[in-house]
Amino acid sequence: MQGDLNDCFKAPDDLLRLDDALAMLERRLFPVVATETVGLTAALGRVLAEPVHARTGNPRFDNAAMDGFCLRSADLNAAAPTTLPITGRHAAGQAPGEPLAAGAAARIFTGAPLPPGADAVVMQEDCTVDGDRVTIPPGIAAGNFVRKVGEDFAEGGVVVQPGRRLRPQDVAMAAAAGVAQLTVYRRLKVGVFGTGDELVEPGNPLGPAQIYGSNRYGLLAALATLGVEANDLGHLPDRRDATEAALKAAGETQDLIVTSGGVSVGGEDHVVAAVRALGQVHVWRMAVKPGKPTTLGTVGKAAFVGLPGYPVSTLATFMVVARPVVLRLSGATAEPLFPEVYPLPADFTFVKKHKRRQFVRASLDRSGGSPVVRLFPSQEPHVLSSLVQSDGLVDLREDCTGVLPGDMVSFIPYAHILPV
Ligand SMILES: Nc1nc2c(c(=O)[nH]1)N[C@H]1C(S)=C(S)[C@@H](COP(=O)(O)OP(=O)(O)OC[C@H]3O[C@@H](n4cnc5c(N)ncnc54)[C@H](O)[C@@H]3O)O[C@H]1N2
Ligand code: MOO
Repeated sequence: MQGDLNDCFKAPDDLLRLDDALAMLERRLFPVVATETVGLTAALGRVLAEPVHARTGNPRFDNAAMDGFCLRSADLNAAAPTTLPITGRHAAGQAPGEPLAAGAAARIFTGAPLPPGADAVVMQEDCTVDGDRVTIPPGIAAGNFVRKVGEDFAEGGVVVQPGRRLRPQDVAMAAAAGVAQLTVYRRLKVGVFGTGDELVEPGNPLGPAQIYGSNRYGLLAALATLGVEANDLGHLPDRRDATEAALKAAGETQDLIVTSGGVSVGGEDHVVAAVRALGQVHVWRMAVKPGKPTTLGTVGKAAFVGLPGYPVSTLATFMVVARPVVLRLSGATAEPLFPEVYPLPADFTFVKKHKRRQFVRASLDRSGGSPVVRLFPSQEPHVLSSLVQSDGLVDLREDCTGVLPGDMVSFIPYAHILPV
C-alpha cells in the first residue's frame, strides 16, 4: 500500500492539472441530449433547455401586504390621527370594484387588490375601529404596506434561465409565472461499471481474497443526485476481451460511461487499453490526489470517464472530475463546474507534496464557537470511513506544501458537491 502511495507522491510535471482539465471540459463539452417537455411536478432536478417567460407579472396588481384598512394617503392629517368612514370590504380573490371614495377608508385583507384611488394600507393592529369609522394614526405615507405591481417580475420577462438544474424555487417561479410546461433536456444516460475479479455483490458470500464491490453503488447514488438516468451495467472482469466487449456495447446505448478501477498501470488494468481500442483517450493521469489515474475519453458515441478504483478515490474524483462532465453533457451551464469553496481556519497540521492538487477529508468542529476544520485521521484512499465520518473536502492547491493550525483552508461541504 505505502509503495503505491509513494508513487502517487512523485507528482511528475506532465500530469494534467485539474484546473486545466476543467477548462478543457468547459470549452469542449456541450449538451448531448435532445429536449422534452415536462410538467411542473416532474421538473425538479431537470435541466432547463429553454427560458421560462412570465405569462403575467408579479405582483399582478397593487395589493395589500397586511390585513387592515386601505385609504388615500392625501386624506390623512400629517401630525394627528384621522378618522374616516369605512365604506367597503376587499378580500383576496375579489375584483377591486368601484374606486375608493375620497375621504373614506375600506376594510382590506392581505393579497386583495387595492381599489382604484387607494394608495396605502394600515395594519389593523395600528387602527382603532368604532362602529363604521376607523381612526388611523399619523405618519402613514403613500405606498405603506402596498405590494406594487411588477415589483418581483414583469410580464414577458425571463424568470428562469436555461442551463439551470431546476431547484424547488425555480419550479415555484415557473408556476408563479403561469407556465405549466417546461422544456428540459432529456436525462443523460450514464452507464456505470465496476471492475475487478475480486469484487462480489453485497449480500453474497465471499470467497478467499474477494471483497464486496462498493464503487458502483456509490457512483449510481452520486449520479442519482444529478438527475441523470444512471444505468447499472455490472462488473467488468479483469479480462481485456470482456472489458472491450462490454464497453463497446455501452458506447452504443449510453451518453456517458463511468467506470471505477482498472485504470492504473497494473497488469490487470485493462480499461484504458480497451478505451484506446474503441475510441480515444484524451486524458490519462492527472495531478490530483486522490485521482492520479483518472481517465477521460470517448467510447463509440459515448463520453468516457474512468475513475480510480480505491473507494475514496472513486467518489472524490467523481466529485471533482466526473460531476463536471455530467453537468456539461446534461446542459447544466448555470452552475460552475467546481463548487464554491469556503475559507475556514485549519485545526490540523498536514504535509503536502508540491505540484499535486490534493483533496483531504475533514469535518467542521464548532465546539469552540466558530467553526474550525479538523482533518480525518486517515487520508488513505481505501479508508471509506474518511468520507462517511467527515463533512467535506479541503482543497489544497498545487502550490501548497503544507498546512499549519490557524492557516485558512478552502473547505467544500459534501452538501454542495455531493448533495442527497
Ligand atoms: N505501480 C503503481 N501502482 C499504482 C499506482 C501507480 O501509479 N503505480 N497508482 C495507485 C493509485 S494512486 C490508485 S488510485 C490505484 C488505482 O488503480 P485502479 O484504478 O486501477 O484501481 P484497481 O487496481 O482496480 O483498484 C484499486 C483498489 O480498489 C479496490 N476496488 C476497486 N474497485 C472496487 C469496488 N468497486 N469496490 C470496492 N473496492 C474496489 C481494489 O480491490 C483495489 O484494492 O492504483 C494504485 N496502484
Ligand atoms: O491516490 Mo490514487 O491517485 O488514490 O487515486
